[in-house]
Amino acid sequence: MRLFTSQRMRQADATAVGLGFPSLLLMEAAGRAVAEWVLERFPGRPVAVLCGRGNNGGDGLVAARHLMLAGARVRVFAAEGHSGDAAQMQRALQAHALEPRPLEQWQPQPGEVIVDALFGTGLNRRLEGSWAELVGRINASSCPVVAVDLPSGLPFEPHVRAHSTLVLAALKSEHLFYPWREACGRIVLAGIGMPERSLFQPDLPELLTPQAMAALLPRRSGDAHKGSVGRVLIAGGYANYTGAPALAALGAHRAGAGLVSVAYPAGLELHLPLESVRYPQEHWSPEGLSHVRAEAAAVGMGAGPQAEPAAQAVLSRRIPTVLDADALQPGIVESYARAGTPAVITPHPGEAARLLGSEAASIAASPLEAARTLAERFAGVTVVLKGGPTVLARQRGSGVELAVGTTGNPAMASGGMGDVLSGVIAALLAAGLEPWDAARLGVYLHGLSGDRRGQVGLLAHDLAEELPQARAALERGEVRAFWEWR
Ligand SMILES: NC(=O)C1=CN([C@@H]2O[C@H](COP(=O)(O)OP(=O)(O)OC[C@H]3O[C@@H](n4cnc5c(N)ncnc54)[C@H](O)[C@@H]3O)[C@@H](O)[C@H]2O)[C@@H](O)CC1
Ligand SMILES: Nc1ncnc2c1ncn2[C@@H]1O[C@H](COP(=O)(O)OP(=O)(O)O)[C@@H](O)[C@H]1O
Ligand SMILES: [K+]
Repeated sequence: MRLFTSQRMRQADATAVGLGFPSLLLMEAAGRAVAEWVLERFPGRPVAVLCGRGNNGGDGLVAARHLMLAGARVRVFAAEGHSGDAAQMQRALQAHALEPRPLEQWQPQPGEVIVDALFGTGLNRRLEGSWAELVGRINASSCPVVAVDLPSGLPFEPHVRAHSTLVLAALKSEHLFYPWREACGRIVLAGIGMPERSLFQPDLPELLTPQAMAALLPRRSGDAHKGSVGRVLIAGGYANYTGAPALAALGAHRAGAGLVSVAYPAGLELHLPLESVRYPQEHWSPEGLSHVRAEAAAVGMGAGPQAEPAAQAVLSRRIPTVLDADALQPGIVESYARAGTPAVITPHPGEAARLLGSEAASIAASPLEAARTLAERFAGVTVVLKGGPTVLARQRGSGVELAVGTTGNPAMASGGMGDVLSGVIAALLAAGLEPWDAARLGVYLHGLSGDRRGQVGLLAHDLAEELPQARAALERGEVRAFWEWR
């Protein structure tokens, strides 16, 4: 499943029409889905449908007809000047003797549900004047708003704040990224019968779905033993930073590693899980790690100034490695890329800014572009740009492949969460997954565990404790995406 932009959705629409699919059928299906959602969610409530002059407004006119046919009390207010499909839908409505009134005449009525069909993917600049004023009045009314496709005004200010958004054909960036996502409310995705071929745009970012992620779970055979399911080396820790490698070790254990070994500066007091094996290092060196049995590693958590020697010592093992925290320095990442050792980097926006020599705020504002730039800059390395949502990237052929996480929540904004993620991804690498699969599944499971324990006050080790149940639920097919299907 792919994440669209407004522009790419219009392209898909045009492709569908090019394939001979009548656009009027799409509008009919869209409006009908809106009406069905309103009837299901707000049974018996009167409805005001507010229609713009484009195709989003056309969807609203269809919704009004189906609401009326289902016996709902409907008032329709529409902008002047419909053309094309929307004009035909206006005539269809008028044939049922329902005449739209001028949009300016709309006044909110208590108890009424508002269908926001003012603007969708066709908006190309911020709303001003009477449009902005109308949006302000919608938001000030205490009426619940069902937005068609997008809350009108997004991705600019001002915009409608919706109770729910009935998304047409595919999710768009506004439905996933903040701050826009908060305006969408509940997200309900309606298929509307768009031909699959028009939606096939593999260069768009992949959305991580429960079905796709469940298929990646490493299977464990009946004769499995601790040496056959993946052994992990964690390398980190320095001075006061003793929690970070311990949390990474916990993440690896809880993600199913058969054995977890932790290498750290000798003299540090680490509170490791009882099950971890300790490898205190007098000086970081390849020899110091040569006896550790591991198929994958995670380096850098709490390593401070020792990240560089720790990363170089681990690099001598030539095993797939997660580079996190203090190991996220351009020189270290380049040395892994040059050596051709499979590497996954897991920066948050601050660490990504250090890698790119830019600002954390600009990275957080454009995570897809930043992840792409990281994948281009460190060719061959898998990028996990953490955030809400997390964006993944890797170079593939002459382009960059992107993916966007669909799990995780703001309760995860607390120290140590990223350390757990490093351990999870390392465990999946050790189990034999390719870096791209280990990174996507690791991000998904980590966020899913956070969602299943989603209250503020969540600790990183609480999240780690949830990993086995989250994994089992995913395996049993019990996990639902954050959007609902219709
Ligand atoms: N697969 C699809 O893409 C489908 C799309 N449909 C609907 O079509 C919508 C897109 O329709 P349109 O492309 O007609 O676009 P919209 O209906 O979103 O709006 C376009 C209209 O708004 C005007 N406009 C743009 N920015 C403005 C601004 N800042 N202030 C005032 N006016 C502004 C444009 O000149 C145009 O008249 C989708 O969001 C969806 O609701 C559905 O009908 C069915 C299928
Ligand atoms: N608002 C949020 N929504 C979704 N996930 C979040 C949010 N805030 C934090 N996270 C997740 O929590 C983790 C935080 O990692 P990081 O900042 O590296 O923490 P630390 O360095 O303390 O271990 C990341 O996986 C990130 O995606
Ligand atoms: K809308």
